[in-house]
Amino acid sequence: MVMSLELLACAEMTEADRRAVAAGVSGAALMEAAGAAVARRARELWPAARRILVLAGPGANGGDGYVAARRLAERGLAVTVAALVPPERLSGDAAFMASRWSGAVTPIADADFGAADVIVDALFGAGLSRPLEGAAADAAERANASRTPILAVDVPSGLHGDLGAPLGRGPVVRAAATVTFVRPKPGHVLLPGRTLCGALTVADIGTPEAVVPSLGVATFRNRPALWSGALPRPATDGHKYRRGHALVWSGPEFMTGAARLSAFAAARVGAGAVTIAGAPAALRVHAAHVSAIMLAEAVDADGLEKLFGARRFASAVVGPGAGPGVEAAARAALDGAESAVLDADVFTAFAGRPDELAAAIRRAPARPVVLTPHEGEFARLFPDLTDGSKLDRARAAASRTGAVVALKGADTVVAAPDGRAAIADNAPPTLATAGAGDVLAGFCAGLLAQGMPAFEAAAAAVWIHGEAAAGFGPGLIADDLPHVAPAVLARLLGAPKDS
Ligand SMILES: NC(=O)C1=CN([C@@H]2O[C@H](COP(=O)(O)OP(=O)(O)OC[C@H]3O[C@@H](n4cnc5c(N)ncnc54)[C@H](O)[C@@H]3O)[C@@H](O)[C@H]2O)[C@@H](O)CC1
Ligand SMILES: [K+]
Repeated sequence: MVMSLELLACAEMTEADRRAVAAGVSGAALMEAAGAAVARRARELWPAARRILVLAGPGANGGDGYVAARRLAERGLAVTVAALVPPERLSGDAAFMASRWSGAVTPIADADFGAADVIVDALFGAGLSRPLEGAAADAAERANASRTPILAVDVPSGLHGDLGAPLGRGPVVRAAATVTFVRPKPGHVLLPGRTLCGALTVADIGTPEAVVPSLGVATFRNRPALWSGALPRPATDGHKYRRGHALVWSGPEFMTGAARLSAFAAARVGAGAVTIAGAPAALRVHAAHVSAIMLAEAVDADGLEKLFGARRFASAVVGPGAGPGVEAAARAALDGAESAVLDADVFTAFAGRPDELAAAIRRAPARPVVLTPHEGEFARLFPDLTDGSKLDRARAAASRTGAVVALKGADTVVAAPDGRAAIADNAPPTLATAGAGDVLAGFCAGLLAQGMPAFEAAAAAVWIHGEAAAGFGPGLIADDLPHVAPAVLARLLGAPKDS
């Protein structure tokens, strides 16, 4: 099984296959290995299954299906191929693999979906060119309705590997498990694709080792290996201000919770010092709740500018529970802090004016900026960025603003202006709770304050956020997240917490 960070877009996967063939591996050998991996997985998952129905499509995905059929029949299983097109209409390697299948082939319309113990879905691969319709759509719907476990080859048919969703309104197979090849595709990780795939495994099919690194892939799963090298490690001779001073802008007195969540989060991921800045009435509320966190008066953006003028802030958070004056405060932070995280109310303030926000960000291009919108805020800020996958939209927003964009959700995408992107798959459903976004903004700011580059800081913050929630389990409220973050960090840094 392959464990790796890269996610291959469909065009990159086609290129990987082409380069493998150019390097001397035959297409038939790749297909044989792919089909064999599917057969192995079917036997591993359902050792007691006796009757297998293989749904074979018109292209190479169908070819993999014919290989799997032969391999399973060789093991004594009763295998029927239900063909979307007659085998004589196949071409290339798929035609060759169909010619090596000597068992039963039935037109797909006549297949008995209920009579199988396992269905192998080899109708279409990740690079679908149009929605499933006609006999293919019927087959997908009958397979789903049969309640027989389905093992998908490459992707559940109908799912587009780049989008993580069907093209148009076509149906999609719901798989219990999916075997893909070489590397996962974005659609295996983005939602709803991740759910439709069931348990995903990635098979090595003999593509030479050098091929994937030669492709210049820029899309990754959000895993520690992507950013742990840039994770701040406290130095023995460290000084609190060398670990970075983070500032959090507070809203008015009845909205202070959000700023405190961000502040605690920044402190718990290791910022050397954290200051909450706001109006006196708000600071009095904060004073009743904090000890290690410092408080500084800044009635408005002018006050904030004075603070930035008086001392160095390695990062600033503006947006959580910010209330009135948030646009001016965001502009002050972009000008005055060494890095900034903009969240929540900032996106409402700049709704439909992304170019003005971009201009403010680009005034100091060397300063790292992270934007952390959820889908609703993203739609308000970028009303014209509606096309493509979540990955495409986050990338477009990053390139347009010059900021790292963390487009939040159960499949948070972090995208950098240079084109790199990471998709998270570790957030449990309990993370959808009030205030969790404020904590995420604080984690980002805390890591930025310690000098972590913006893309890595945002990706790490998202991953730590997911792990903290998963580790806490049921009953999670946002206040818990900063408290469990140190255990996650201890694991990442390889130091047992009690040593
Ligand atoms: N060398 C390679 O390229 C390898 C490819 N492999 C397999 O090949 C698959 C990709 O093969 P293909 O590119 O042939 O793709 P598919 O097997 O998905 O078939 C594409 C064909 O289906 C047609 N089509 C697309 N969408 C349709 C729709 N909605 N309704 C009806 N027809 C539709 C296309 O016009 C094309 O003729 C992968 O998923 C993987 O399973 C593996 O065998 C490993 C090696
Ligand atoms: K498939």
